[in-house]
Amino acid sequence: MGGWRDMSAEALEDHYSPSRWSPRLDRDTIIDAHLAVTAAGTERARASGQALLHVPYGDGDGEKLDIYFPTEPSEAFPALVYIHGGYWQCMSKDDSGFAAPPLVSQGVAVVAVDYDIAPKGRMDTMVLQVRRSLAFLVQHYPRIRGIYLCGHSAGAHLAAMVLSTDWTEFQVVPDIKGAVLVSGLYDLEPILHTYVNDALNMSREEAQRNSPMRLVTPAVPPACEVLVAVAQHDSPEFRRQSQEYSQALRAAGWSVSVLDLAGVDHFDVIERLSEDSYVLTQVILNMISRA
Ligand SMILES: N[C@@H](CC(=O)c1ccccc1NC=O)C(=O)O
Repeated sequence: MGGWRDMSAEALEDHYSPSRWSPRLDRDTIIDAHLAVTAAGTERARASGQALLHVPYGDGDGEKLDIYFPTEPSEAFPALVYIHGGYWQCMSKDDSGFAAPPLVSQGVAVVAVDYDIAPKGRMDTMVLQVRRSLAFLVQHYPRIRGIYLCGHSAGAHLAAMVLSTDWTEFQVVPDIKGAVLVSGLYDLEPILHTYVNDALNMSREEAQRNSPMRLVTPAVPPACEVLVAVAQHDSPEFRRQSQEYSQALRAAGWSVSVLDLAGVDHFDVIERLSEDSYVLTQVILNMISRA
């Protein structure tokens, strides 16, 4: 799967370091800036609306989620479940509410999910936790009608793993109507050979069984709609992964659109979800209102 096997170790490291590809900020400041912007946006969202914070969805310390309710909640409302990025080793739900304001004002709840990042959490655990958080929402919040997944980077990977879930092992089948996968990774094998795996410590088997690219199942109607979004200034490897995953889903009968977002990099592609007028915000609202 892909020409990454022919790359030098240095090139592979480069391609899997999103901070090196932005024309906007240099690599030493862009991640701190991202953490600052997402944390401040989350604080704003918590201060301006009705939020239920730190709701446990399991027994583990890290198994908590935040719910941002619609400003004018109706009897039943859709929810967007946001899964944060950070290469499975940084960030949390406390930086993950920034997308709420433009959505809650349009009647959509936003749920920000925590999972045990590495080194505490292993890849199998993180995937299971995110799946269980969805089952929890269905069981405890019957007013939620229709779930939309949204993940950024490593979070898009986890969202894609949710799409491949066999729900017979859970008590419920969540009604996932759509998924918005932003600048994600869908084949974990290349990162085994980079610094990213230092904290994850995945074996090849672990990487393979957690690679959505290898788990594409035939679409089952009513198929959920998948939007695969990528930033203009994502690395060629990130862009290739999005392209190949969307092609694989489409070949299996899924309803997939690809959105190549101009003028943004790996970080502001998601930060700008805090803006009502950003194209991706509008596309998400559109997807939800069509269903
Ligand atoms: N060391 C990485 C960090 C990174 O990829 C990242 C940082 C914060 C939020 C998301 C990220 N990417 C994927 O999850 C880099 O070079 O950009």
